[in-house]
Amino acid sequence: MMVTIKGQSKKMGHQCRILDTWQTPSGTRTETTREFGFGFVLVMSPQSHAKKRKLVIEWLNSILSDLSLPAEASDEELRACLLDGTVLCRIVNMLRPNSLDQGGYLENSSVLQSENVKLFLATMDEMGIPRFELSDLEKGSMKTVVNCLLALKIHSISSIDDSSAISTITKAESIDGDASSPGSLPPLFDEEIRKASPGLKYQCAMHNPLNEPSAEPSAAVPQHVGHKFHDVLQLKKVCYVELPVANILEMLESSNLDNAPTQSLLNVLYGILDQSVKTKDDEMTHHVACLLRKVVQEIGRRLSTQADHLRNQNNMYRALEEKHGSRIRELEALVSATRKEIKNVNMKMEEKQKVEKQEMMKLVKENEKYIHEIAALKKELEIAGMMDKFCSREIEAEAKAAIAILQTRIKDLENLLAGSKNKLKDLESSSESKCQRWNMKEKIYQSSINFQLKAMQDLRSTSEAIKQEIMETTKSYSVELNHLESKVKALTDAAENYHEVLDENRKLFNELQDLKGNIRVYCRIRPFLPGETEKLSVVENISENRKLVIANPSKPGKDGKRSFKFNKVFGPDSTQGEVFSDIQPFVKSVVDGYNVCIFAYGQTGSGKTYTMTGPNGATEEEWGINYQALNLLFRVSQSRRKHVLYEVGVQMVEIYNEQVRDLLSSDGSPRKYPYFEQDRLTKWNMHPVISTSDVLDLMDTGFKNRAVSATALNSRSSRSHSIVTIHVRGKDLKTGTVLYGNLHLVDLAGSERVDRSEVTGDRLKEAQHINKSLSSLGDVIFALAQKSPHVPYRNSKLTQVLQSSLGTSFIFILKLQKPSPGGKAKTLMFVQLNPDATSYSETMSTLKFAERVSGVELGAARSSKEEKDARELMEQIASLKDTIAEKDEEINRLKSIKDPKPRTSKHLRIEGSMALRTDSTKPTASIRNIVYKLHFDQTSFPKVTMIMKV
Ligand SMILES: Nc1ncnc2c1ncn2[C@@H]1O[C@H](COP(=O)(O)OP(=O)(O)OP(=O)(O)O)[C@@H](O)[C@H]1O
Repeated sequence: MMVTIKGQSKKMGHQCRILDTWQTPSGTRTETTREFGFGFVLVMSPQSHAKKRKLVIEWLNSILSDLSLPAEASDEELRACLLDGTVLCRIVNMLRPNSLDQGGYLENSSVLQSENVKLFLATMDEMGIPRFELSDLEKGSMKTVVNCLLALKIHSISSIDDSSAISTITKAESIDGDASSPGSLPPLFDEEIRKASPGLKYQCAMHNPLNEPSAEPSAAVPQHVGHKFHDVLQLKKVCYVELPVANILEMLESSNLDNAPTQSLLNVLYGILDQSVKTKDDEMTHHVACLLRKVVQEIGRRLSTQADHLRNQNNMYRALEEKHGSRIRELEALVSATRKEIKNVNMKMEEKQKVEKQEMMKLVKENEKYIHEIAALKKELEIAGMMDKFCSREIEAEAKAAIAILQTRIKDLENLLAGSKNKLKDLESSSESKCQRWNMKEKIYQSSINFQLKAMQDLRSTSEAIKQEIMETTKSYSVELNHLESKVKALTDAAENYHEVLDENRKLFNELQDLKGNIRVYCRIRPFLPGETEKLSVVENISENRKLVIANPSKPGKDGKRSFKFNKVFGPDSTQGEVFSDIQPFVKSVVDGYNVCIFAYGQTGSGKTYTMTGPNGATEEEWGINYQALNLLFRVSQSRRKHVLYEVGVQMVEIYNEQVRDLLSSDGSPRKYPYFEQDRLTKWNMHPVISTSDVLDLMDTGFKNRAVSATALNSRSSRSHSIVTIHVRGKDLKTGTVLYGNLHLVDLAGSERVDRSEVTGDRLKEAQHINKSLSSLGDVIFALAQKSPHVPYRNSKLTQVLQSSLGTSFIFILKLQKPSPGGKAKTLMFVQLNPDATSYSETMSTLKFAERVSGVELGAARSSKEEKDARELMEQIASLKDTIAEKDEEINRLKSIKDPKPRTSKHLRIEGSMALRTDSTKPTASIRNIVYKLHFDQTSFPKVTMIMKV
């Protein structure tokens, strides 16, 4: 306990703050302060332990009369007195009668003495008094014990009357002998307290070691009235009503009440109230009332101070509780974590134990297995031992028998050995003779080997000679090869010349054509048809295939006969193939850039359509000129495809009643023909074709669109001119030259006279248009023949459309084309005749028209000199063709030398196919054949291939 002096009052007394420092059971050090008012305060020095012990002993002796401890007892004596805890428990029972049960402690029980002390200490804790530890009491320092008891003593006094504490302290000071401090109380102070508090026997007992009975206070009252107010407060039986006003004022004015003990104040309070009740005085004097109020205020103030103090303590305990609570939570968390860890460890341990247990079981099983095996082996061993014994006995017996046999055998062998020795001697003698024979044989073989070696040397020399020969042959072969190359070179030159020759050929051919005439007239007489019964023909004779004699059926004899001469006359038996073979050169010249016009003229039913197109559903042999010409063009263009790129286009129009209609348009409706712009002709609804089947399809369309109507003369009489135009554009891949040619194939409408066809109205109009256009055609041809400055092309649509093929106007079309050697277009007219006598007049009319056309050109051809020239040219062409054929053969021969390998199936196939085309009588075919062959063999003979490309 530490007491500090706070300050000094105005007149008397001091205020004292008592700082209690103690340790809680958990070891926390706690401090509390309490303020007391004192008349004077003594500060106790640290050396006063012995004095404190003395005070404590006195106090104990005073409250426990049977204790009788000597006042100067030592710490150990005090320890011995207190050690069993009985004294301590008795003190508590005295101070707090209900805190410990009567039987709550056991006197003189050495076993449970510590329990007594613990009870005491628990009570101290409850009371908030600084306690000591059990160990202190048992063997430690007694200071804490003495302090605790002293605090208990002070607490017991202060709880009843703080003045007791003052008294105790004062008394302690007086014991210390340190009474020199100002304000120290007089020695009778205790006595006065006892007198002022007669009702508090307990307090008196505490202060009176002799336990003196309390004095009667009533006798002392008059003596104390008028004394100091402090003394007054100590008296319970004061008559406050009778107190002088001066004294009450003094009490009110001064701060004495502040320093007065609470019990004194309560005494005053109770006294006033008792007296007021006893006296039954309704009116309390004002002064007494003021005093009462003052006292009540003071008591309230103190109560609030104590409440604050308790609140502070409470807060402090709460803070401590929270702090400990958080620590407890932490510890709990730690404990739970530790428990989990322990659990995991336990699980792992259990698993490990399981595994070990399983392994253990395995080992045990294995062990058992080994034990069994060992036992089995032992048994086997025993059996084997027994068997061994048995066997050894048998072996011994056998050995004995064997020894006996062997001994007899040895004897036999010895006999044999003797015989063998004799035989050996014989053998030695025979081997010597054999050895001699072998030596002789060896000599013979040696001589044979020598002979063979010599033969081998001869062979080597022979092989060398052969090698030499091969070398020489190779050399000669290379010389020959060089020779061959030079020959090939010559051939190459020849091939190049071939191109030139070909051009020349073309030129000559056209010149020949020119000489023959650019307008050629062929006459064809159709046979009688199956339905025609009257078999009287107007054709008298056809001679040299050129002359035709017509007989007038109504005029027999010479007068009725008239002869006509044409370029060719085809009788009724002539086939389509024969007719076409004669016009092939014309058609071919189209791919060389010429314009050709072939048309059929004749009366209705005379066979124009048959010649130009063929019969309905014609087979390939029955194909007319249209199809065959196109087929030929495709064949030629195909054969030249490596050198010339050809494009072929087809147009098909008809002229009906002087209107041009496109027969290949899908709707077949008439269209205006662009006759004023000739160069647009080629673009006008031209259909590109790449094969004969394309052409057939197109023509089918065209013929379906063609206007057909029945007349009295022919069930399939065409009343329009049909014109199939084939445009051919060829680009020479080597030179880039573009050649352009066209072929007009014209199937004219019937040329019969109007009066015979018995038509009227529209049919008459059609016939008139047809006659007019045919007449215009004749006029144009005649004008061309006369070299007239004006050619009447525009008189009809027919002549306008055919203008390009009939005369000089082709120049307009072939702007990019070099004029051909002939310089003109070529026209071929088929004059179709009906042999029936009934058609005589129409036949004559047709023939006269043809004669008119033919006569013009034939006049030019009739010159005998020109005919001679033509013959010469033909001979030249024939000799050139022969030369080319010879070259072909030479190339073939050279090739067979160069490439002696057996031909593959591919080669044979190609050759075979070529052979089909090859005609020995036609050198051109032979040349084409060679070109193909060389192309396929170019890997072995590339140079020739390159050269031979035309
Ligand atoms: N050389 C021929 N051989 C066999 N039959 C033929 C020959 N020429 C014509 N005919 C037949 O004669 C008939 C009439 O021929 P085609 O129709 O060709 O005459 P056309 O002159 O074209 O008549 P149109 O002017 O009315 O068209 C047809 O049945 C045809 O088959």
